[in-house]
Amino acid sequence: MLLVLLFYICACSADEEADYSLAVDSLGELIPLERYYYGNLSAFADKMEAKLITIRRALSKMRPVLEAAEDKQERFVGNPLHAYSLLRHLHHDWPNWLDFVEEPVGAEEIKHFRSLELLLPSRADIADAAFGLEQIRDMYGQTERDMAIGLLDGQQHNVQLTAMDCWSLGKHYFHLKSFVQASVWLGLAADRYNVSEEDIYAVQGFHRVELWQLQAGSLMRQSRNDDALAVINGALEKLPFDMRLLSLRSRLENRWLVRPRLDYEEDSLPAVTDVQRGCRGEYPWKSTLHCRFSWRPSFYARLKVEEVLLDPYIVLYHDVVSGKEMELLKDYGRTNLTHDPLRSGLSAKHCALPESLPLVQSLHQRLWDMTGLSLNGSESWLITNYGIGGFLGLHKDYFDEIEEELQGDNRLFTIQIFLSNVSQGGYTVFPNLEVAVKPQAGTALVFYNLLDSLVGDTRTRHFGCPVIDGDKWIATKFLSAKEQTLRRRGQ
Ligand SMILES: O=C(O)CCC(=O)C(=O)O
Ligand SMILES: [Fe+2]
Repeated sequence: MLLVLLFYICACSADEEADYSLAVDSLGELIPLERYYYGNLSAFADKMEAKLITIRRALSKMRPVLEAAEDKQERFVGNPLHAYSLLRHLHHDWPNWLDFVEEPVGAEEIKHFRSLELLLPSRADIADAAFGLEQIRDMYGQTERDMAIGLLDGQQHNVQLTAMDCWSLGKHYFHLKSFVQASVWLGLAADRYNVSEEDIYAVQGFHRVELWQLQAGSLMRQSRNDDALAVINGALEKLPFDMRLLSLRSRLENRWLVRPRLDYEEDSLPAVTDVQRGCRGEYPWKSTLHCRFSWRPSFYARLKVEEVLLDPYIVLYHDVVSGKEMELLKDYGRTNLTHDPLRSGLSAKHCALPESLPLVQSLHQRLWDMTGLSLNGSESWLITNYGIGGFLGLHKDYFDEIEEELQGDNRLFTIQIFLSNVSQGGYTVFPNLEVAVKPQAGTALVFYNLLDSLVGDTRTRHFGCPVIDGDKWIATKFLSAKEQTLRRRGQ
């Protein structure tokens, strides 16, 4: 494992930022990293412990001499054997003990810690992850408190956010000047703060007084002076002589006198939008499931087809790819995924599949046999893996007039194959049509993007809902309008 990690290190240049949060596949790399760091700290602790044991044992051997000499020093050193032994010990042993004490413990482990520092998640990762949590919160109508106790969209997960997690989120929003969110997260951090863990918090840069200061600061910036004062007064009950708290209280009291309190209003919950209803699975499900034979007599497969809507045409083909094929497609993704910052509204990583892969060719043939759609000559398949709260904002797949002119073509159909099940969230939602499709491994979602006039059908605008829990992979292909007409003619 170390070798693999070292390989990564060599592959990274110093100015490259680690980016983990945008794909669950990348997040998986954090586990071996954590295991490596844990093992290293534990080896360091073993060495420190061994050193401490040696020191304690030596102390217990030295103690009897001092006890024996207690109150009778001259008598003690009057004995030549005691005297020789004491002389020798002071002359010879103590300089060696000094060397031993000064010798750094776990130098090797410290070197290892430093050598993998480049692989640690960056500040941008933390910001992306916070953004992902925010997407889940907004889309599924969560409160921060729900999230902190592991309640996501009505489902209780066996995980809680710690005081340090809430503190980190609070600081993040404070720096973004989102003071309402900051004060909520900081309040949660204060509730979870555990005094018996203070020594560990201190190493990790988390200090109670700073928490109270920031919490009061974020409340003051919302003109919630009385709440800020309550935080500081509560803090002073615990640490009555802390100068930072005392000075903050006097500043707050002065401010209170000169600036009247603006009445703080609880944030009213925003209206639930159509997209939110879709993502939460609140649309009625309307589809008809048929089993039918392929349109091509030479292809005898029985197809499981679920017609979701006739106008515009939206249809699901189930069991289009096998488990093994899905793994092959994801394996290709695993080594090639990147984040494209230019694709706005996408918090995920993706990569294009080369058309030359044998699997791609057989997939094209199969989909042609099943649907009568020609997949060659279109844009490449895109493999996408979403990350924390990963989503794709409301968009259309077709080109509008100007784009179409530039491309000389349009995207007649979209084929989106789900390569994984998702435990919670991650639906594909068409809000204008009240259609929400739950990811189902092996199912292809196929929809028609254009009107009969070959102009884009605005009703097909869709949204990839934030993933709440799980690993969402899809393969997407946009089918060229030109190619369909050519292929049909020469069928
Ligand atoms: O992930 C999804 O559900 C939507 C993806 C999509 O619409 C796209 O890739 O164009
Ligand atoms: Fe799309």
